[in-house]
This record gives sequence, structure tokens and C-alpha cells, in this order.
Amino acid sequence: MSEPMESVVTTAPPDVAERVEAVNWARVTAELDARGCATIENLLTDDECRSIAGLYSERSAFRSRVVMSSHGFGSGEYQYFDYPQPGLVAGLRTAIYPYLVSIANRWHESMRFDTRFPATHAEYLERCHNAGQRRATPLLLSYGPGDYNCLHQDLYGDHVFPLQLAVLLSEPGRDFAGGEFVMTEQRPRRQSRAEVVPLRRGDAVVFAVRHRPVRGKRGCYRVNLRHGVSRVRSGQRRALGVIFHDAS
Ligand SMILES: O=C(O)CCC(=O)C(=O)O
Ligand SMILES: [Fe+2]
Repeated sequence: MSEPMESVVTTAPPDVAERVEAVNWARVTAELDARGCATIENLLTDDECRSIAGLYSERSAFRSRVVMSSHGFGSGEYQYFDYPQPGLVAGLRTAIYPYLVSIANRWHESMRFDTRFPATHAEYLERCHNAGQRRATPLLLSYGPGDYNCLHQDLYGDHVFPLQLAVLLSEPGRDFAGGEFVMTEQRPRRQSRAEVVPLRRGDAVVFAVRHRPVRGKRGCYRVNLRHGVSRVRSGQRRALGVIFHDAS
């Protein structure tokens, strides 16, 4: 029992980078450009989902725990992983970043933001850390019956990488009901648009953290996005959040 857990905690499975490389990034990029979110099916195996979800009770793996109702964030709780990160989490962060950086840079150019992002996650983390954003942001969320996550944006300082992902670690229909991942998009002078993202266990959703560019008649404009989770009707739902900037 302890061996598979150990291997998840300390080292990334050797094929995580290959699995990330095998993702159809052209499709993911097209979906992100079209609507600000994209799913990746079967990013993690059932065993990996179980192992990561099971870490929730290992308090030493985390730097802090947040009870959402205490802050008006919703209901349920989450914990931020501490450095050193579990190998799988660190491995995903490192392997996925290079595929998102070109989208991030292109989006920033379209939205006329000055910041550009370096090619590797190590370089980007160095930038965050030098600016005082040194605390790890990947998190494990845990929801029970009646719990939900209010619409929000994961901003932790001036440095914001514009894309993040969440991986569902529980199986809808079996482990829980309800608890859909939701994204809303607020367009200037228009009503908001909601997107419900269907996920199965092991699937990831990649999505815009705060803004994305939309092409209009007179060039690109920026829209404002938020994400959250609808009420869990029954059962237990866990998810892994991977955010690329660190926190101050
Ligand atoms: O529970 C989820 O699916 C989403 C959690 C979330 O807000 C995040 O990963 O940033
Ligand atoms: Fe979030």
C-alpha cells in the first residue's frame, strides 16, 4: 500500500511528460481561443486520481488549509500543497506550462498587456519568487454533500499566468452527483455567458484565469472570466488545481 503512494509523492511517473506531449494541443489551443476553456480526457489514471485524492488527509503535504465558508468562498475546503510538491503535481506543472506559454503570450499581445512569459516553468517561477510570490499554489479541493465553490479568480499577487487547469479526481455518478465545473464570461456591455464543463475522473479542464481576448469588429477586446463549482448534490468530490504562478 505505501509503495505506490510514496512513488506518487516523491517522483513524477516517468510517462507524465509523454502523456502531456501526446495531448492534441492544436485542439486544446483552438478550444481555448474559441471559448476560454478546453478539456483533456484521461490526463490522470484512476490510480493516480486515488493516490492524489488520498493525500488530503496527509496534513504534512500542505502549507495551509482553507475552510471555504469562513471566507464566503462557498462551502467545502481545500489545502495548498507545500514545496516540495508531490512528484505528479510538480511533473504536470512543469510538463504542461510549455504548451500553454505560446497561447499566454499570444493572448497578452492581443489584449495589449505588456507582460510576456518565459519558455520554461522554472524561469517563470524564478520571476514569481524574485517578486516575493514564493508560496506554492497547486491545491487539493474536497467537497461533500451541499458544498460548492463560488465563482472566483485565482489571483495571488501581481504575477498572473493567464491559464490554469483543474483535474477531477472523483467519478461523477458514482462518487458524487452535481458538483459541475462552471465558468462564466463577462463581456463588456453584454450579459454574462456560462459554460458547464462535463468531466469524468482523470479529465482536466484548462481555462483562462482572469481574461481572454475575443476578436470583435474593431480588433480584439478582453473579456473577464470566473470559475467555480455548482452544488454537490450527494457524495464526495475531490479535485486537483494546478495554477502556474505562485502566491505572495
Ligand atoms: O473543484 C474544482 O473543480 C475547481 C477548483 C478550483 O477552483 C481551481 O482549481 O482553481
Ligand atoms: Fe479556482
